[in-house]
Order: sequence, then structure tokens, then C-alpha cells
Amino acid sequence: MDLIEFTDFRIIDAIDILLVAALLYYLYRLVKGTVAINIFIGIVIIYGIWRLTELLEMELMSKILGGFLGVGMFALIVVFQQEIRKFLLMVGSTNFNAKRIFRQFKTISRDTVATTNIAPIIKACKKMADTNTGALIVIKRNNSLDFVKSSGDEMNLEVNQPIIESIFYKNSPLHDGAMLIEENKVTATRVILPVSNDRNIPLRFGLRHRAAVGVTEKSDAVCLVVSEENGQISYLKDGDFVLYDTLEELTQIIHKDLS
Ligand SMILES: Nc1ncnc2c1ncn2[C@@H]1O[C@H](COP(=O)(O)OP(=O)(O)OP(=O)(O)O)[C@@H](O)[C@H]1O
Repeated sequence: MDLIEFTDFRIIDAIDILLVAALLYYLYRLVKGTVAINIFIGIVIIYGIWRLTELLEMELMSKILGGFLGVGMFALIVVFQQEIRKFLLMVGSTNFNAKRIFRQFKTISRDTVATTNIAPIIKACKKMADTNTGALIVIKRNNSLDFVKSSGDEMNLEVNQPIIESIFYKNSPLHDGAMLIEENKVTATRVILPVSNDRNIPLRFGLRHRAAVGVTEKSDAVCLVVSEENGQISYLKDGDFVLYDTLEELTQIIHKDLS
């Protein structure tokens, strides 16, 4: 009977397996490097044992483990709150090509939406890097940044090099925290970002860099960090440092990421 069911393998079963594999892969990517990875591995092991006990018809053990996993689902929502949020953001992100195509059919032409001008931002970063002035700039892509904006001072200034430099100038009352840029406007300063607890971030990076990792983990925004310590300009996307050789290359990368 079992053998007949096994040979009765349909295309839809293959798709089902592929989807579960993709789901597990994305879940792993979400929790990789965080403390949640240990919980994730623990759950996978318990689930594996549960399925095995079911297969071997060890009724008592499979009932206990099944019950544990059932109740555990609610606990998981609490434990993985951040990861579930990020996963939903990822699913709803307009990065998918299908959505890009859809966007082209929107009644409002993209040309009417002010796109962020990268050149003055990079020039300001270069100037700040030369003078070892620390800076943290978050550039919005598709996801809303409202979840961090309220922690800072909201404003509405056209992006230009002197504005960015003067905000991060050491004696400026606005230099602390992060700057948000949305559609070529500085929309907030002194913003407090969520700090990442990724254990893979090298120890030489302090809170400014961890905050940049944090916000790019929790949204699809990209982030530029100028180190006060060594004047290094870092670019972050999806919770990772993006490597580049020259500032021209960095400008092109950001252009591509924002388009
Ligand atoms: N969670 C946060 N959100 C926004 N800004 C932050 C956050 N944490 C730190 N910062 C900013 O980073 C500044 C410097 O922090 P810290 O020295 O720990 O960072 P760092 O990564 O070592 O950077 P640097 O290389 O510039 O020293 C703080 O004064 C503050 O302006």
C-alpha cells in the first residue's frame, strides 16, 4: 500500500518539496548569524525526531513531541517575532521582477516620482571621510521607514552635499544618530535605529555599523556609514556589507540598487 503511494509521485509533490526547501532556505537565511539560529536548529531536530517516532509508531513519544510542537507554535511566534516580520517584509518587498513589471503599468509615471540623487550623498561621504566625521545615512527603497522615523526629528529638505555635511558636522545638534533619505529628501535626522545582534559582525565595528546592519536587516533600505575612527565608507544592503573598489563603483552599485 505504502509502496503504491510512493510510486504515485506527482509533479505537484515535486513542487511541494521544492517550495518547502525554498521556505527552509529563506528561514535559515533570516536567522543565520543570530541567536535564533540555535532555536531554529533545535526545532528542526525535534521535528525530525517527532516524524521518526511517528514512522516507527512509537505512540507515546510521538504524542509528547507532537503536543510540544503544537503548543510551541505560539511560543515560536513570540521568539521569532523579528524574523517573521522580516520574512513578511521580504515576501511583500517590491524587489520581485513581477512587481517591477507591475510598477511600469502604474498610472503615475516613475519620472514624476523624485528619485534619490546619489552623487551629492557620495561626495558628502567622501568629504566627511577625509575629515573623520562619522555619519549614518539610510536611503529608503520600497519598504516604509516609518517604524524608525518617529524616533528622530522629522524634516523635509532637498538632498544636497552641504546639507548632509552640516547635519553630521561634529558640533551640529543634529549629528547624532541616523539620517533618513526618502525620494531625494532628508526626511529625518537623529533617528535611532535597531541594532543588529548578528554575532558575525567583526568586533571592530561599533554601534553605528551595527545599527546600519540592523535597519538593512529589518527593511530593504540601503545604508551608508562613514567611520569616525578611520574615515572608511561602508555600504550595507540586506544586513550585509557590500564590497566595492572605488567611489565611482559604489555610486553605480547604489544607482542599481535604487532603480
Ligand atoms: N542605534 C543607533 N541608531 C542610530 N545611530 C547610532 C546608533 N548607535 C550608535 N549610533 C551613532 O553612532 C555613533 C558612534 O557609535 P560607535 O562609536 O559605537 O560606532 P562605530 O560603529 O564604532 O563607528 P565609528 O567607526 O564611527 O566609531 C553614536 O554617537 C551615534 O551617533
